[in-house]
Amino acid sequence: MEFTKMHGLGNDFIVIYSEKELPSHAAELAIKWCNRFFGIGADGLVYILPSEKADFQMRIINSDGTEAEQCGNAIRCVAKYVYDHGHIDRENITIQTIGAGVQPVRLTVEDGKVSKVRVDMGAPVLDGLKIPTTIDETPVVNQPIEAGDSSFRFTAVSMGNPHCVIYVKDAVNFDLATWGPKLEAHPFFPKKINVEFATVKDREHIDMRVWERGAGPTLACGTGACATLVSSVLNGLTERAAWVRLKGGDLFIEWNEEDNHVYMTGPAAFVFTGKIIENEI
Ligand SMILES: N[C@@H](CCC[C@H](N)C(=O)O)C(=O)O
Repeated sequence: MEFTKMHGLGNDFIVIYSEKELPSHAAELAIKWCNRFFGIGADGLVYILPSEKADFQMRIINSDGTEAEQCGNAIRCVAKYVYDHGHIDRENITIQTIGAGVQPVRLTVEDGKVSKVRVDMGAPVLDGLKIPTTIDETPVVNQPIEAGDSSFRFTAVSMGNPHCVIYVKDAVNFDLATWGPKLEAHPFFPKKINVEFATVKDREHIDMRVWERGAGPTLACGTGACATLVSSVLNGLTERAAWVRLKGGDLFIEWNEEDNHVYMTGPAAFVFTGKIIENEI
């Protein structure tokens, strides 16, 4: 079976293009193939599938085998894949996700190849129970949370998938491995959560590091960057448009006042293609 390795700012994926349905054992395949020592190595397994509602459908399975509702970096990779491989020749396309519905995507094409992707990520969900958290408030802003022997304050946002944003003094050097897993599995979050640690540098620049649900520390998180911008606006810390600076690079995020939608702009890249020898890994 053919696969393509791609990344969005270092958040890497094994991408499979298929005319069929998601295989019933996709979770098992994700665990095997995403393994960085015994497999291909990736943060997630992404399937590009046919859709009845949009040009394509994306499904994303985290490296631990759990399916996510949405993935910002993967959707940019999907857009580049389908255009650069000639599956579509329009620069405005739609991609269906399971958690955030059908998302309009605008491609910037240079020399026949996609160089940049702008995704309409839809409206953020701010209702505490719908995110979901156990907190019956809208929005869930600057709430205290205890983890281990430390206390933090978090703001919760869903971009189709759940996020909790915590402001720290120095996000770039933050100890993700200690606090990420404790917060990801905190009882406040019935479906677990993606955890963003952020430092606002000025009203248009935020440094962010992420501990992802089902994948651990990754170099970038598109939905996490969107959630961080929304959280920063709710906390009065930034403008409605800002750069979110991740370990793997920067994303430009806008929360539009008129339609309430969040727009994410960034790159996507191919790494290599390969063939999986069934039953060998
Ligand atoms: N890296 C992604 C998010 C992938 C899914 C996430 N780990 C979850 O379980 O919700 C992004 O770029 O948005």
